Formats: sequence, structure tokens, C-alpha cells
Amino acid sequence: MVSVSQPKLPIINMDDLKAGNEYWMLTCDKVTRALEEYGCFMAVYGRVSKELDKEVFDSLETLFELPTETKIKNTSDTPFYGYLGPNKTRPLFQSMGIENATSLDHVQHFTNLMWPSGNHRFSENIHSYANLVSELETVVKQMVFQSYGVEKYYESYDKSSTTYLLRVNKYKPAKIGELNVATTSIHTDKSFFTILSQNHVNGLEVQTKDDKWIPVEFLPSSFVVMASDVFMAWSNGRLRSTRHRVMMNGQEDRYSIALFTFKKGITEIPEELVDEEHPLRFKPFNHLEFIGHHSKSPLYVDERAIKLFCGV
Ligand SMILES: O=C(O)CCC(=O)C(=O)O
Ligand SMILES: [Fe+2]
Repeated sequence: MVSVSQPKLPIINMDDLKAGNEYWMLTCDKVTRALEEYGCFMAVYGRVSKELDKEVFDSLETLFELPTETKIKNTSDTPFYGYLGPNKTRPLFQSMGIENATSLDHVQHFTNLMWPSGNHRFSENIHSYANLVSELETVVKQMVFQSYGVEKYYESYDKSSTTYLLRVNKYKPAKIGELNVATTSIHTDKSFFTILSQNHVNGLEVQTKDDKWIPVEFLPSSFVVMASDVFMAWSNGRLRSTRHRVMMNGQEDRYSIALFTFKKGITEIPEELVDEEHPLRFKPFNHLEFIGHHSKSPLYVDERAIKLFCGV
């Protein structure tokens, strides 16, 4: 009997890693191959405790129950980075953005807008969560640089050269009998990296190289680590920027958290990643200018956007 197996995301254990030992080297290789083949993988990462995870996701329920006039106070200078309410194309979706979420001051600013009489616990939890998840991003990035033998450039991509946007999302299920709307359209992220987590309700789907869709089933203590357009460009097209979407088909609310990372200053493709087989595909560019440009005129929502912006 021929069995047609459903493709699955690679699962990589990211706990107990120590730079330089044999297990680290093996994991570097696995991480880079996964990002080349799928653009993403499921990271098992126990540093975010079950208690913290539960408190954070419980607090999102309370956050989205706030009145709309409070939620719209979440604004940003960058279009689409603040509160997004339900609209005609996405009637079941709401989202809020916490800029610089690894800084306690910035999280507190957001919290004070939402709860003027204070919610210290929320600030502390979100701040810890963002920092723990950002550490996973740091390790994965270091591994890829090491795998390609270009560690010498890592310093200008480290934490001090990165900004973080924590976006929290709520997806309501369609009512029985209603048309099941695709909840987000197919896109790639405009970040460097995106790290995703969710409550117990699945819905994320990622597209493979041969255009199949993988429905992602999150494991306990796991995060989906995704290379986005800017990391793909930095790697001169070696890494994939994963096309993905969210499809809701259950009857429960889905909450997800995305930590998007952005590179400050100029991104330049390391000369070591340019050769006859891989001619230069992207000119040096400024990530934040790409974001500004893209949010004003989003001609494409997939990886064609960055090709248009700085492709050779
Ligand atoms: O909710 C998710 O799992 C994915 C969200 C997403 O793709 C995005 O915010 O760019
Ligand atoms: Fe996305």
C-alpha cells in the first residue's frame, strides 16, 4: 500500500545548549538545514515556564476584553503596528503591538494605556516572556552565522542591533453554519525573524517548497521559529522566508504571540555567501526603511516585497 504522508515541521530541542560542544554543533547544522528547507522549525524550549506561559495567555483574554476605546490607544508611528480591530476582510481577528517589548519601560507604557490604574503583573510577565523568547532568537541567529562560517559579522546583528515587536493576536472561530473565512492571507513576515507561540488552539499553516500546506501542531513548551524576508535576503537566498497563514476550524478562541525582530542599520550580504552558484541577489539595505516603504505601499505581501525593495 502506498502511504502518502503529510509533511511535518522539523522539531529541534533548544534546551541545555552550550556554545561550542558537540551537541551545539549538531544543533547548528539541524537549525540551518531546517531554515533552508522549510524556513522554520518547531523549537522545544523550556525556559518559558508553564506557569509564565499560562499567566501570559490568561492575561491576553483580559486584554482583548477591554473596551474598543481603550484598545485603540495602542498606536504606533509605523502603520499596522498598533491595535488592529475586526474589519470587513478579517471580521474575526484582533491584534495589538507592544514595541520594544524587551524593555520594561516600554511594556509599562503599553500597560498604563490599557490599565491606567496599573497592572504590574502584566508588565512583568510580558517583559520576562519577551526577553526569554528573544534569547531563543539570539541563539538561533548565532547558530546560523556559525554554520555559514561568518561569525565575525554577528556583532552587528546582536541584541543591541535588534529591535523587538511583540504582537498579540486573538482569532475568533466562525459560528457554525457561517462561512469559514481564512483568517490571515498568505504572507511572509517583513521581520528578520519571527518566533510564534499560541494557546492550545492550532491554526497556523506553513507552505513547503513544493506548495503543500503543513498544519502546525504545537507541542508543549514549543515555539515556531521562522526566518523572515530580511534573514532570507541576508543569507543571499539560502534560507527560506516561509509563506504562512492562519486557518481557524475549531470552535474555540485562538490566541497567539509573535515576537518580530528587526535589524537596526544596514543589512549587507556577507561576501562569503556570494559565489558562482549564488550570485549576489540583494543590495545592502536598511531594514527599518524597508518596513516604512512596505507599510506605505504593500504591493506584495510575500517575499517578492523585499526583492522589489533591494533585489539586484
Ligand atoms: O497567529 C499566528 O500563528 C501567525 C500570525 C502571523 O502570521 C503574523 O502575525 O504575521
Ligand atoms: Fe506572519
